[in-house]
Amino acid sequence: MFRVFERLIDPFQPFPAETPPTKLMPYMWSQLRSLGGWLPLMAFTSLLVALGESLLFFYAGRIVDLMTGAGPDGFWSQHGGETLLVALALLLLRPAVIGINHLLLEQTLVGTLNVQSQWRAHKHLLGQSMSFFQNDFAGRLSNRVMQLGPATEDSAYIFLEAIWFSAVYIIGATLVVTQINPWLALLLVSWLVLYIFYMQFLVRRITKAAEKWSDGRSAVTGRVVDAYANIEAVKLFAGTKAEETYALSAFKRLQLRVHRFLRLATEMQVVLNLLNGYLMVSIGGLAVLFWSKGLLSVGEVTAAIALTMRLNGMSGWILWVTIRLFEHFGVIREGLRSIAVAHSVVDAPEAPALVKGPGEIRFEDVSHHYGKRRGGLDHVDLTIRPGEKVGLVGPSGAGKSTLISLLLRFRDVEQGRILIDGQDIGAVTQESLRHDIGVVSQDNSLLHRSIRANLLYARPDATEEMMIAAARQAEAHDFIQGLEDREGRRGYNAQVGERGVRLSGGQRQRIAIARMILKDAPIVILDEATSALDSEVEAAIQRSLQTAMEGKTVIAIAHRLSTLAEMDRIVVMERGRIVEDGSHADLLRQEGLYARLWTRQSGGFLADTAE
Ligand SMILES: Nc1ncnc2c1ncn2[C@@H]1O[C@H](COP(=O)(O)OP(=O)(O)OP(=O)(O)O)[C@@H](O)[C@H]1O
Repeated sequence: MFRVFERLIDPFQPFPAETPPTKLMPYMWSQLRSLGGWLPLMAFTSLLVALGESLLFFYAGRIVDLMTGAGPDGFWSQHGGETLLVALALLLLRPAVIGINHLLLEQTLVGTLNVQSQWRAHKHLLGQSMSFFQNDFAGRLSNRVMQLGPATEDSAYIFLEAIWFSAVYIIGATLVVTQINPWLALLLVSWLVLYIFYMQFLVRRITKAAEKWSDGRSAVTGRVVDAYANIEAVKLFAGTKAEETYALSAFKRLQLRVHRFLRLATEMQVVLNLLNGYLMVSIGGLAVLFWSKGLLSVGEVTAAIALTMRLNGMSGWILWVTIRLFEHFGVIREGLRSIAVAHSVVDAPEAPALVKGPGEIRFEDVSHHYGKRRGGLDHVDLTIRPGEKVGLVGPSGAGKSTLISLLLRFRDVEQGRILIDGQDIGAVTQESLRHDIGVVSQDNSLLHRSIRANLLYARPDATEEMMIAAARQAEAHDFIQGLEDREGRRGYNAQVGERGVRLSGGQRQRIAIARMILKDAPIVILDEATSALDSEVEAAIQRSLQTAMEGKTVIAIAHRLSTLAEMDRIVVMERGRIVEDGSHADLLRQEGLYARLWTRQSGGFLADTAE
């Protein structure tokens, strides 16, 4: 039974690959749309439930009147059939309608929207460019994706289960009371106006207070996490006391905000009960007065009083859910600020895959200033022949990483074009482009999975033999064999921990090298690929790298110029431009920047000459 309703909608169904709407209501609609014809059915069953609820009170009054009218002797004979029908409706029909309503609301609506909104947001974010992720915190992004699910689902639920239900119920109740006596209905409407007025006033203040409370909570979390994450620095600088003071000020602010919020909550209870007092006394009092004048029957008085009692109970609940609804709206709006952002690097429609070739790379008058007027790259022309090995050198900020990130199309060039084997990389699919480029960088964070999964990430169809051969070539096989994680998994099955924290920097680098070898792409980029290795391992890896790089086009960034000895050619960059280009010997002879850097190298490191 549950399964039928759970499977009505597939939250993972294909959806248009467009940027999510930035505005709240269009966004909600984009999510609700997938519910199709079930949505009106949900609204209809909620309507039936609400109408049924208001009719209950109407019937409570009617039965009292029937009883007083017919007396104990005549009641069953005159009204037995009707009473039986109502009893059956209460026993079977009402539970059935409420059951279907809740199956639709909980199993279908909530069950779908929660995961669907998270899944779609995640899918959209995965397609974002590198610069998008560099400009935001991974933690904040994932938080927003995760919070979007419950906020979207609960908003829709509250709307159908509470707001829509209450609106129908209150309209139904007003109609029932009008039927009893229009003056009573007028009192009910006057209460309703006051109630809505107060609700509007309160919601505005309480959502602001809740937002501040949540901000305060985030500030405390930020400070607490910062202390734990940098515990080494805290201990090293005897900073425990300073950390306490730093956190305490955030805790105190948080407490202040909690108090502000709770004041409003208490105020709400008092005002609400004053309003409800007015509702019960005015309607109950007037009903009794009319009864004493013979204008109302006992049954009608009973129905009117019972209705006000129910409204008394409901009004607090409606206020709270409305507040919750507005809080959710805040969460969704905030989430959409990060999530409803158009992709900045996109494949052209019908873009073909890059056709594998010998691996010639050509930069044609390429400029990229990160949307500013300077920095980055400035009019770079560079051709790297197939199979050529080029060392990229230059002081910090010269533009080396920018050149590489443009080649990988992590960003689109602002001017000029980049060609691989004569094909503009902006016109082919990003996936096929990156498929043809193997990269080992300085920061080789690994996925929180097993060693095997990390290696095969480069080439999912590789055999076990190929994987082990690559690991051997990267001098990684031996240490992998000795690995064991907390759950006792060993060797290639051992988990590496978040971002590979359970491995040393050198071990991570060797895994990254093995991954690059396994990928066997025609173009290889080494960005300080051996910086985390000790000299002995480095020498061994340099040798295996030589073999792995045979026949491939290579660009190697190095601060330690000694690691560039095997390169065919060295390109020197400074302030976004190529300033020298030639073999090691040529460049030394030119006595330019490279020669200066070479002479300045002490202990194998390049001094920072950017300033
Ligand atoms: N994301 C960015 N947004 C704005 N400017 C940037 C960004 N990344 C780099 N730059 C600027 O572009 C210039 C080149 O930086 P790049 O990182 O390419 O230099 P690099 O030669 O790789 O330096 P390093 O050797 O220190 O890694 C610098 O002036 C830098 O400030």
